[in-house]
Amino acid sequence: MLEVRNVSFAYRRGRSVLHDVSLIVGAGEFVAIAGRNGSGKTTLTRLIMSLLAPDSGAILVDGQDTRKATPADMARHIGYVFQNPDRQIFRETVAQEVAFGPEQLGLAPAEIKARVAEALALTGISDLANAYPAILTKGQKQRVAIASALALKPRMLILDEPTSGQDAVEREALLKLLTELCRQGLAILLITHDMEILARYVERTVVIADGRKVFDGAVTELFSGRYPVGKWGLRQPTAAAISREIAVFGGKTVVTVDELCTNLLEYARGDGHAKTGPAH
Ligand SMILES: Nc1ncnc2c1ncn2[C@@H]1O[C@H](COP(=O)(O)OP(=O)(O)OP(=O)(O)O)[C@@H](O)[C@H]1O
Repeated sequence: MLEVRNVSFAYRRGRSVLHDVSLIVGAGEFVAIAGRNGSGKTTLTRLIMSLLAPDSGAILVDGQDTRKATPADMARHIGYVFQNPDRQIFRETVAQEVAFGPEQLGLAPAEIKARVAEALALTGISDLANAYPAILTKGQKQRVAIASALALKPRMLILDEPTSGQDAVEREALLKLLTELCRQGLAILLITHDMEILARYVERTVVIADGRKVFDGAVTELFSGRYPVGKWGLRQPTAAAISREIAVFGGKTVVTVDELCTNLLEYARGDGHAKTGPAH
């Protein structure tokens, strides 16, 4: 549904920010974009949202060239959730806020009501419909922002560092919600610096370094020891470092603590030994 084709971009002539980046994201894919600060991740999402135009190359959303679309057109296809949800919440109640987008589309009142109810239910905040957004927690505000995007029935959600400033419980709940939305067919593009999120939830990671796409694949491959992840500004998950260090899993990198514990227990019982062989 999204194709970024050989895109290059500079804010100022001669100071290139993205160079020849290509990326395809299909329906229902959960893709993370990682990379050090200033590597060009947010710029890439602004290009996808048609808030910027590529200097060369093209971006197609459902086959439509973003240069021929306005940001308002794009918002129907792709929902964007900012790092700080306060930046996108303006109205007096949660329900009014979520209704804003459908109202702008000129939909009939009954359709707006149905979309708001559905979006609030999907994001688990139906009980907050009449709440004043300013008093909500950051995690709840984030859900309001996601519900507002979902009310436009997009095919994709882009979230820029959605878990920053949230506690572990809110973070886990948000990732579970995103995984469920993905299962229902929504594509998700998540900008994150959180390597534990990559390890636990994401099928595919794209790494941007100095404006170039330097990696696109599974997180187990990313942290297999074959790539200069430190140079790209990524901190490998502790489980990956340990699993490579003790090398009892037949060369397989595991990236979550749960997998690490399971494999260590199997190894201790002798099953892992039989399956993968001992460390060399
Ligand atoms: N509006 C702008 N005008 C000029 N330069 C900009 C603008 N926005 C970003 N830049 C520059 O473009 C480069 C890429 O920035 P971008 O925000 O895309 O990186 P990022 O990977 O998202 O960083 P972070 O992780 O800190 O959000 C940086 O050098 C940044 O200073």
